[in-house]
Amino acid sequence: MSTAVYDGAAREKSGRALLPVATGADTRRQVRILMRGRSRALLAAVLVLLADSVLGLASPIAIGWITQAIADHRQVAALIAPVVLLAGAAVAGAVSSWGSTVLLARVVLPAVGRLREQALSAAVELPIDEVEAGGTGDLVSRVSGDVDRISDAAEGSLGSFLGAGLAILATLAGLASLDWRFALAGLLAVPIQAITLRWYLRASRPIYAGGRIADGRRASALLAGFAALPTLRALRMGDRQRDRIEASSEAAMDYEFRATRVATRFFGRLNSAEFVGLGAILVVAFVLVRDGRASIGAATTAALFFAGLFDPINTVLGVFDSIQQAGAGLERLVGLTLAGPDRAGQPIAAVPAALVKPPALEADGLSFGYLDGPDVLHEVSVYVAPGEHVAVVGTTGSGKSTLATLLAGLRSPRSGRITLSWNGSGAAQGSSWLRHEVALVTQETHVFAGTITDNLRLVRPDAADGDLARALETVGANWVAALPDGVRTVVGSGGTPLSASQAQHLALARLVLLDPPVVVLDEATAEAGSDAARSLDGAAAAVLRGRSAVVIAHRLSQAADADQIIVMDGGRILERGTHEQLLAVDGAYARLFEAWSKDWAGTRPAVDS
Ligand SMILES: Nc1ncnc2c1ncn2[C@@H]1O[C@H](COP(=O)(O)OP(=O)(O)OP(=O)(O)O)[C@@H](O)[C@H]1O
Repeated sequence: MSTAVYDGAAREKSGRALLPVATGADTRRQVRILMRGRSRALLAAVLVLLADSVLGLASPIAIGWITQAIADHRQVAALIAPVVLLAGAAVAGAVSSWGSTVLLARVVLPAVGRLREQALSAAVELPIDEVEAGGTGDLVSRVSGDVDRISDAAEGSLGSFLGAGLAILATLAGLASLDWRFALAGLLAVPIQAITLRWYLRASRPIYAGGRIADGRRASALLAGFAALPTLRALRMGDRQRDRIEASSEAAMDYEFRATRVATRFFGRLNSAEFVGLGAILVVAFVLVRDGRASIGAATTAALFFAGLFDPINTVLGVFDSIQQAGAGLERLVGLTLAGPDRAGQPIAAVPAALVKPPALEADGLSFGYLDGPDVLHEVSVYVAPGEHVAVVGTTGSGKSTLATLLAGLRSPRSGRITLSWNGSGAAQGSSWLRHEVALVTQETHVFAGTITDNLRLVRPDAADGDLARALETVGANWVAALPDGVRTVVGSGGTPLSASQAQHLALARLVLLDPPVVVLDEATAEAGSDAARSLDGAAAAVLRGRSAVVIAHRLSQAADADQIIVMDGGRILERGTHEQLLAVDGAYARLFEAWSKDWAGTRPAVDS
């Protein structure tokens, strides 16, 4: 027998509170993967950038020629060559810088696009409890702010960095070709620049990393404030939340101030390096010209070469700023793709499609609590045989919905394990596998803005019209035909409003199209005894046929026909058995059933109200 295991103990051991940040090695590996197949285009871009840098040397050379011509009292005709050189270099420079921008964009933009997609799909795949523990704001700041920083750096700084680096090399080669002593004098600036850069990197790195985390906290505080606005207002707790937001904003701003202070000192120190280098070049030029070992024209060109280095050096060192920020963002984004306790545990073999039989689902000794709170599930064990339907009943707060999210792989147990097993071949591990095999329909069904067809095709974009019609028919959604434009009616925000049970019908029809082998149903939209409840019960029965299923039975009508009923109370299982067995035992279930039977004949709606 083959199995897919989700081990909650692994999460316990990791003890992680925030969404993880990838190591440098993981990040570099990811960048290599993103750039795969683009090395030729990158090389072409670098070559064009090199040509651009060499062309940048033309003006100091031309000005040196002109100076020399003036010093030698030559005719005006001597200016023709430098002017032609200047004009030619200007035209060629414009073409090469256009070419390098286009080529780099072709290499970098698709890679950044893929990174953005990966980050978004990783975010969607994250188990809910990972997101809650890390803070929704942290997640939002990663998929928005960090992605933007990386895009900006990749689209702007990378080209500047490469171009400026090549310009520096070309200029140093130009200085050496005039006289090696010029190059040597220019290199005097290098130790000061190197020490400055080292200091800057050490000082700014923790500031940028801390700044990104502070940004995430600020976003979390804001989102929490918005989400809880009605409650905060009702309890007059607005001031306290505002103080919290202010404190997190001040922390984020403090990082920004510190980053600005460090950057200002950095550029100040770079100025002193320029002063030392240019001073040395002028002294060398004076000595060489005085001794007749260099011409005035060459000395002018050398001084202009060096002055021309200021910009590219400042660019190279300055874009470390944005490259560092992008680096910190990249580590956080790649960290996102590594989040979840089981990311390393990929499926070791796909389950063959030929295995028509749904898997068994076994939860063994599950304990779970929200964030740092106490356990709300205690040692819960459930076994769903292939194709069997298990109903979970219990009072409000007994842990039914929590159990549902665990079984669907959306949350991770603190301890215990969930196993999917097939009696044929095929094996896999991890909560991502649970999320892949188990579909959860919750009480919060979202109707997306668009037509009924759009809403259904979300799960199977290639589904034919006939498939959609069959799915709607299976769940008995006859009301769709009565809509003004049938399946083409626009629903959701701004469209025709749907009732809660109609939205639930849509969710069930989506489930038919998705065709998952295991279903966890946790919906409580319809009042027991109502037509809507009967219709939804019928729809659920049709959808669950042929699948292993756990039904969180908010109405006992959902439980009576189940193969097995589990009764929960206070996060523990009190009783289990069939409807008849549990009635015969005359325990908690019998009491619930009796109360419920009376209730729905009267006014109270559901078993857990
Ligand atoms: N997001 C949450 N954060 C913290 N505690 C929670 C959260 N959701 C549920 N709980 C707590 O967990 C326990 C189990 O709640 P759960 O919603 O699973 O019960 P339930 O049986 O499904 O209740 P209902 O029938 O009302 O949906 C309760 O004590 C509840 O207060």
